[in-house]
Parts: sequence; C-alpha cells; structure tokens
Amino acid sequence: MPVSRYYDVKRDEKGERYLEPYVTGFLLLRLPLLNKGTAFTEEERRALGLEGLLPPHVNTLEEQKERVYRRYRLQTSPLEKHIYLRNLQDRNEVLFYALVVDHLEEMLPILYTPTVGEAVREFSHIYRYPRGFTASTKNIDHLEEALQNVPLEEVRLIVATDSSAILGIGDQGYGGMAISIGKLTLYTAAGGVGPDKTLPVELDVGTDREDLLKDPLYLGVRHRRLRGEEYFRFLDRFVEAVRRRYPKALIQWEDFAKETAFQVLERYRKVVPSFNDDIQGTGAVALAGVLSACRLKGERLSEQVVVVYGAGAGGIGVAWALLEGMKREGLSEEEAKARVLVLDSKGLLVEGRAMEDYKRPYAQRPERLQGWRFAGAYPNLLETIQNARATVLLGLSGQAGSFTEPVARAMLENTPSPVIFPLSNPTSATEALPDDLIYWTDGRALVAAGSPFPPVGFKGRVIPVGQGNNAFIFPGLGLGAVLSRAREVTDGMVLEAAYALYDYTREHFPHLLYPPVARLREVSPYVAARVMQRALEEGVAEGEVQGLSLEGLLEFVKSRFWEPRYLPYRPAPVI
Ligand SMILES: O=C([O-])CC(=O)C(=O)O
Ligand SMILES: [Mg+2]
Repeated sequence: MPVSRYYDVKRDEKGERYLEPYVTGFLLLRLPLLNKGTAFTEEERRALGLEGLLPPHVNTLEEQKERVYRRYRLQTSPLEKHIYLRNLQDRNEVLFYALVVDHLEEMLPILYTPTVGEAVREFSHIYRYPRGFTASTKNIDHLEEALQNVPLEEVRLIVATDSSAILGIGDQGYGGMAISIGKLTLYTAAGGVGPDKTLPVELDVGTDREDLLKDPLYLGVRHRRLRGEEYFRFLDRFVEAVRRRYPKALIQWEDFAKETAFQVLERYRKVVPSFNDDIQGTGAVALAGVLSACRLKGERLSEQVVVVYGAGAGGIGVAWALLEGMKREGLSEEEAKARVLVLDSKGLLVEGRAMEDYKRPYAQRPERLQGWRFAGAYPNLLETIQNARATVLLGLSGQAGSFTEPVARAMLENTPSPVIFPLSNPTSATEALPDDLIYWTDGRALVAAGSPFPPVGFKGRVIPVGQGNNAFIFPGLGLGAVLSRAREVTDGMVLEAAYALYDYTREHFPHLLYPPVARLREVSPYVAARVMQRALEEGVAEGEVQGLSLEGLLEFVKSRFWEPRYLPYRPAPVI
C-alpha cells in the first residue's frame, strides 16, 4: 500500500529515495505534502504537467526559505505570525518544516505554547484550511467510513483532544484542534516523525461554553458536551475505528478535563498504545527538572518536601512521577507520600476530606498534620508551605498569580535555594512570572516555567529560565513507543523518558534545569532510544529492534529521522 492515496515514496536503482505522485498538474500545487512550489525543477515541470503554471525561475529550498522568512518577520503580532506559518504549512509542508527547523527557538512559541493558546481561542474566527480529522456527534455513527477519507495510509501518531481542558484555559470546544495540530508539529520538527505519519484529531463531543454555542461563527457541533456513558461510547467507537484503520498508530490523549483524563487513560492504555500527555508527559518533565534542581543544590530528591499546587491531570501526574522518583531513591510508599503534598482549590488533600476518587491516593494521613497551625478546615497553600517546610513548589493550577510574594518568601524560610516551578500554560495562566520569583527570593530560587520566558537579569547575573514543558518528553516518548512497536506505553517507559531527559541535561547542560528548546531535535531521539530500551526490557516491544544496544537504538532512531528536504519526483509509470 502506498504511503498516501496521492503518492508513494520509493527507492531508485542506487537506493536513493524519490517520490512518485499519483496526481499531476495543478493539483500537485494544491496538496501541501506534494507541493514544492517554485522549487519544481524544469524536468519535473515538463514531466508532471506544470509548465506555464509556475514562474520561470527555479528556486532552491534555501531561496524559498529566505523569501518566506522575510515575510514572516514582517508579521506584526504572535497570532499573525502563527497564521502566517500555518498557512505555509497548509501550502508546502517541506518548506514549512525546513523553515521551522532552522528557527526552532524563535518559532516554537508561535506554533506552540503560548501562542497556540490564542489560536485555540480564536480558532473559528481565523479558520482557513481543513487539517486533521474530526470525530463529532455528526459522524460518530459512520466513523470507520469517515476515517477512510483520510488519504494517509501509514499514520503512526495521533494526538486527540476533546478540548475539555486546553492548557490552563478550560473548555474550548472545537478550537482544541489547534492543540492537536501544534503537538504534531513538534513530533515532526523535534521528533523526526514524517508529517504523513501524523494525524491531528478533534473529538467534538460538544461544548459547555455558552459564548461559543451562541457565536454564529463557531465551527463545532452546537450542543452541550456528552457525558457519562454516552461520552465513553463515543470514545470507544473512536478507538475502535482507529485500531481498524491504523493498527500501528499510537494515540496521545491531550488536554482532557480531570473528570475524564484518568479514566480515558486507564480504559484504553492496554487496548491501544496510548498515553496522556498532561498526566504522564508533564509528570515526567517535572520529575526531570526537579532532579536537575536537586543535583544543582547538591541534595537528593528523597530529602525534599514537595508541594504540588493544583490537582488536575497535570498536578496528579506530577505528584505520581515525584513519588516514583522518591521510591527509586529508596523511600517506602508511605515515606514518599508524606513528602509530596497536593492541594486542590479547597486546600491540602487530607484523608477523610471530600474529594474525587482520582485524588485519594495523594491525600495525606491526618497524622501528617500534627502540630500544624492553620486557620480554615484544611491548610491553604501558604500554610502548607510553612507547616510542611516545603523545599519544592510546583504550580499546575491554571491560577495566574497564585504564587505571590509571601508564598515565595515562605519557601525561602525553609531552604536557602527553593525550587519553584510555575508550570501552568499559557503565559496568561502562569502561577508567577519568573523574574518576580527571582526578585522575591533575592536570586536564590531555582525557577523553571511551563511557558517560555526570557532570561532574568539580576544583580549582574543573567539567569536562564528553563522551560519545563512536556515538549521535552512527548515527542521522544511517542517516537520511542512507535519505533519499538510497543504494544503499550508502560509507566516504566514514561519514567525512563524523565530520567533520559535528566541525564541528557546533566551531560550537556550541567548548570541548567532543562536544555534550551533549540536542542529539542537532539533531546527527542535520545529520549526515544531510552524509551525503546525500556520497552525491550519490559518485553512490550514487538518491532525489529530486538537485541539492539542503546547506541544501536540511537542509530536506528536517527536513521528513521524525517528531514525536511525535497525528494526528486518521478511520474508514476502508465500501466
Ligand atoms: O501544551 C503545553 O504547552 C503543555 C501542556 O500539555 C499543557 O499545558 O496542557
Ligand atoms: Mg496539554
């Protein structure tokens, strides 16, 4: 079966790859995976019916990049830049990725967090071309047929959201499609997954946002969200249809509300290779960063007292990963639990308090609070930090500004170098601005944030702000799972991704909490190789990588890495 209904990639007599298109002429210029624009050679123009349809001068990819980059720089706002780049992606994918790879650090905040948050909010107002697949209450009864309409035959990576909790900005209805697109852009730009192996998905089960339902321009289905059994029936059908059409695909669940995120993960993780980016990806990235911070302080993770502020998918995922990290250093489950304190909007999670089931494993025993002083029914953030003598504070609350000056100063009372990570996204939802945290703690806090922030100048020092974003984890985790043909994404593989990121940072950037995002194309293959190694050890890998060493696995990943280059085109033989 060819890669796509519209083309296949083959090898010539010398083993060089070439592309064989099944369409010719004008259509070639309109399919983003096929279009080379002004870079079609004269020979290709003659052979493929393009003569007269393009300007006479043939451009190189370098020249095309130069042209589009100049226009890019003239766009006046991040959202305009986002729209410009997305238009390019929908016109010519090789050129788009060639440009993005050259300017990864500059363009990531435009295509991904934080600007993608704005693109999600404005989705129906800035809509241009269709991209990805929509499963909605309108097509769920014939989803298998609908999936046949996707022209790609070798999809390996699906990012699917129901948009119920996008970043830290809540229910966004159909607009969540932009997040699925943005995450897959990273899989290709940073993880080397060919764009024709990826499929962004929006699971449009409705929205509870009145303003969206009333907006005449809103593009999603116009009813309230499916819930309960109906909701899971919808998801069951989706998973089943994916399994049939793309049996080798992995599903990354993205931005599901806490009410369903855990159930969705558990319901399908043994049915289809899948993971939840916000629970597991964010958990792993936080663990890696806190381990780096401990190394910089010359302390151990198991000595820390961690406060996790926010008990949604991200908060619980982070609590889980840190507990696992502490257990690895020899603590018992009970000992580790007493060192990871989780708060939701009502305060500290304590056994016996009313709370959702998924939070219960992270509730403190009432004895843990012996001798504590607090005013309300349960300790609030400041009281928890003070009483527990917290040394690490992680924000996953979506509550902008909740890490106030008194909070930062209270951390400093407990330890000379507090670790404070406001991890909520996008920038507008961050618990604190990194420069405030650095000023409030007299430059002593170790700070990383979920969204990108510029370095902070403080008393003659330039302090870089690490980006503790799951972008350092998911491309490598997904890639590793797919390349090893893992039946399942195990917890061991998720944790391995965290330690791989930690090890990479220690080796290449020993003074930093996270590598610079410009290094994502190096980080992701390394994370992938370690994930594959773990999958092999756990016996869940079914692919051709059996018996390979870590170096062998890294070579394997690199040999599969998709690079944005034009292939020569040869017309399909006429039979
Ligand atoms: O998308 C991001 O930047 C990280 C993430 O998964 C989230 O905040 O939900
Ligand atoms: Mg997310």
